[in-house]
Amino acid sequence: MNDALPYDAQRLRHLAGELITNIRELGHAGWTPATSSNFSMRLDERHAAITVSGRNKTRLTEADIMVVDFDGQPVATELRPSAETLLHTQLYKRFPEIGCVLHTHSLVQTVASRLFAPQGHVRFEDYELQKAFAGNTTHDAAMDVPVFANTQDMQELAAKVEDALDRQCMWGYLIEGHGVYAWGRDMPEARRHLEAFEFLLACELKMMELGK
Ligand SMILES: CSCCC(=O)C(=O)COP(=O)(O)O
Ligand SMILES: [Zn+2]
Repeated sequence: MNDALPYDAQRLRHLAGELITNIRELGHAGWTPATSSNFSMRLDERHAAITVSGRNKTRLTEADIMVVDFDGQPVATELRPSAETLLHTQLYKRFPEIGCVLHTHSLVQTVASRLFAPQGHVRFEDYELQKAFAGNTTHDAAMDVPVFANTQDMQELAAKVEDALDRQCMWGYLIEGHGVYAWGRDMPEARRHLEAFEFLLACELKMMELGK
């Protein structure tokens, strides 16, 4: 631990490497257009490593990862954290077991978020891939993923997410006309959840296209 910093700088470098590798892959898949999307990992019980606001996610370097506390305030840096930092830190604050939060803006996620916004959720039912979500052992149970109205007021959005978390177990949600938030215990689990959301949303869009 560096005495000048309130977190472990070596662990931060390690997390930054894991974040950068994964974010570049998601960027090259076309899920982070036009500097959109943001990503974080838990650094310790009070801090998270998160992407700096407005950076091109396909070309990230260590300089594009910074530290915030769980109130979303920058720590030991003048850099500006993601505009959506609060949506990450609320999860770390509430669930000690969450280690990684991923937010992307793929075409499928964005279109689905608009189509399903009127009913306030997307229902996944009878898909084997529902078992990709931690704790789901069957395709049999319906799974409702919330869709929240978009807003630039992160406090308001975070409050709606808190309400939903009070009512149901969830590994992610959509924001209308915006994209998806997914999380997990670590990067591999959060990636698995994010990829499952992408695939299942694409299935739902295809079913609608086919009139099913
Ligand atoms: C140009 S995308 C608009 C903001 C957004 O939705 C996003 O995911 C990226 O914001 P950030 O501040 O994290 O770069
Ligand atoms: Zn966004």
